[in-house]
Amino acid sequence: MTMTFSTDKRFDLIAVGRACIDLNATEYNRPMEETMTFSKYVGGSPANIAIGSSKLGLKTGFIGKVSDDQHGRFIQSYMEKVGVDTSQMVKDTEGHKSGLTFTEIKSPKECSILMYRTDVADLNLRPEDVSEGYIAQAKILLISGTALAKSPSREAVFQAVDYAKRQNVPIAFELDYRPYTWQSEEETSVYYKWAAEQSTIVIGTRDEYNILENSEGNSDEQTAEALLSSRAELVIIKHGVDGSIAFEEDGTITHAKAYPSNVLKTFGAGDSYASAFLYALLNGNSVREALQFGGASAAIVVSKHSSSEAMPTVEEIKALLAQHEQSV
Ligand SMILES: Nc1ncnc2c1ncn2[C@@H]1O[C@H](COP(=O)(O)OP(=O)(O)O)[C@@H](O)[C@H]1O
Ligand SMILES: O=C(O)C[C@@H](O)[C@H](O)C(=O)COP(=O)(O)O
Repeated sequence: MTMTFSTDKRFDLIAVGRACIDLNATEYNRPMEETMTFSKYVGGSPANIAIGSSKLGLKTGFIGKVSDDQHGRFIQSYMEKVGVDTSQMVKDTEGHKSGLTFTEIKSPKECSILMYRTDVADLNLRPEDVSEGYIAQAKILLISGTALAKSPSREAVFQAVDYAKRQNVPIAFELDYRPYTWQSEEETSVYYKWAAEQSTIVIGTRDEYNILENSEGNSDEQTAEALLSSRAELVIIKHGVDGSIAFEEDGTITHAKAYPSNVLKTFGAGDSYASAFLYALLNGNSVREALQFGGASAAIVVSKHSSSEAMPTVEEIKALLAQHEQSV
């Protein structure tokens, strides 16, 4: 299937949630304890998705809160530079700081992230920071699971979802599970189920759906069936190097392989995948083509050092897909 979206909107995609700082180890194959140097990038899953979408040519906006300091200014100016509208990005006036994520590259397959997220600015986004008029201008509202971890950001997302539903703006939910700011998996499950029930498109890894279900026993088919019986029309379940699967409302199931890549690190795959997948859907491509776009984008980003800065252009993705077609 192809999904249809409004044609008379100012923005293709508006993302709500965290825009933070990634500090990526510049020393490879080394544990964090021994890593002395890092490079700074904008990070945070919804910010990465907005940046990736903008680089692909989508008209993109962002709703979030950053610190009123050098880091907040860096985040805002970088996002503006790549074309993301930051008119709804507010500065924290209570001294909360933007979150930091340190990445560790022990080997191309053994990567981890270490997040400093105590009382961060993004989780202090308030319902009154969210504008219904702004959300009304989007073809898709993207929400990310981590923004539901704490109040008042949780209520700000409730508000954004309520506005999107009132304005008939479809919601895409990236599960984006980061254990750091949640109290327990049970708590996460409550909010993830709620968000999934409001969403037209749900994207997550198998592990993230296990958190949503508070159970490890379900198959992909069972997970998709449960979600598709509420508002969801499209459920994407990602399986790392084993690719991803799309389940549609009409029963169509589409499998997509991951593309071979000269992997430097594993993080950044999910966000680049989501931005390219949504780009392709918004441009009228089929679900199969969107899966291919997402997979190709992820294959490019895992071969590079960052998540946000490494987001590819349409030409780079098409070149990878063409190369792959020739080699099969
Ligand atoms: N090592 C890899 N090489 C090539 N593609 C990858 C690799 N890891 C992930 N991908 C691609 O990125 C997609 C999302 O990755 P996944 O690891 O499932 O999500 P997340 O990064 O959110 O945990 C996969 O479906 C696959 O297409
Ligand atoms: O989401 C974060 O706050 C950290 C990201 O910025 C970081 O680049 C990362 O881990 C991305 O990984 P992904 O979710 O697998 O795309």
